[in-house]
Amino acid sequence: MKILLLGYGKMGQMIEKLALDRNHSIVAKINVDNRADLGSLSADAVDVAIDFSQPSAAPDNIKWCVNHQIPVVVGTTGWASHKAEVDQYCIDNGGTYLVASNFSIGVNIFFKLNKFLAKLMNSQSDYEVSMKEIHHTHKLDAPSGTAITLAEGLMENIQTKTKWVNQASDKPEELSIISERVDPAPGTHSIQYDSRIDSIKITHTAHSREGFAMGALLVAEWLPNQKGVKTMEDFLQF
Ligand SMILES: NC(=O)C1=CN([C@@H]2O[C@H](COP(=O)(O)OP(=O)(O)OC[C@H]3O[C@@H](n4cnc5c(N)ncnc54)[C@H](OP(=O)(O)O)[C@@H]3O)[C@@H](O)[C@H]2O)C=CC1
Ligand SMILES: O=C(O)C1=N[C@H](C(=O)O)C[C@H](O)C1
Repeated sequence: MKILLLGYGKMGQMIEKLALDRNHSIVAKINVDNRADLGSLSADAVDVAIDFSQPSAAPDNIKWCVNHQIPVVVGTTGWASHKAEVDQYCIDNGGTYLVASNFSIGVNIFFKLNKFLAKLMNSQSDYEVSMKEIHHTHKLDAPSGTAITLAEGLMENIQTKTKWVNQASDKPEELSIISERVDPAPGTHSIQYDSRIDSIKITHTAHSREGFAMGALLVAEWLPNQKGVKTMEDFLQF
């Protein structure tokens, strides 16, 4: 497959390595300083694009791909307020894209586990729930996209929690998400239920970025045969 990399930082570079190992080719690597190169790129030369750039860049990168009928896999987090508009743009213009806050298979299993545990805990009023995410100090957004997905999955199942806040909170309706920035943490997410008697805690710890990169690449191999706005649930089928 001929892959266009939008964003060639930590993730873009790891995806390139795994893609070459799987006999794909990289058509171009776009960063801030060579964005103009997109103008000379023939859309026919690209099978799929993969965007791991930055929050302010992702919406325009997706629209560029839609305009050129290039399916695009998007890992960039921190642009949720534009998602509805970008989805509509993709639908209106016959494009194809899939965005996920986390492409690792382990985290996608963890998303399911979180919802299952939250369902069980919904009727257990003695427990107070909170979340914590730990990432490297270069991360631009807080809380992490993964923490927001976890919070949404939790709030679907725990009736008392109606909004998340990125700080400690003792308001019963607020879900507290604490963000810590420590190098070189690739990404750790915990959900903890505390009562006077005991605590229950589930944690996912990424040991490197490889799981994120491999997941995005597998989606990139699948996406060109799809149409419209797709999700990880469509891809994973579990
Ligand atoms: N969904 C998932 O599974 C994962 C998501 N992420 C997310 O992916 C994103 C990137 O992470 P990471 O690789 O660690 O970050 P880096 O900062 O290492 O890399 C981002 C790259 O994007 C480039 N960039 C910035 N603006 C643009 C633009 N307008 N067009 C093209 N490229 C641009 C930067 O270029 P320059 O160097 O010139 O500034 C930089 O090289 C983040 O939002 C992060 O949260 C990360 C890991 C997993
Ligand atoms: O910026 C990162 O590094 C990561 N970002 C994603 C997020 O915001 O959840 C996924 C992963 O945790 C690493």
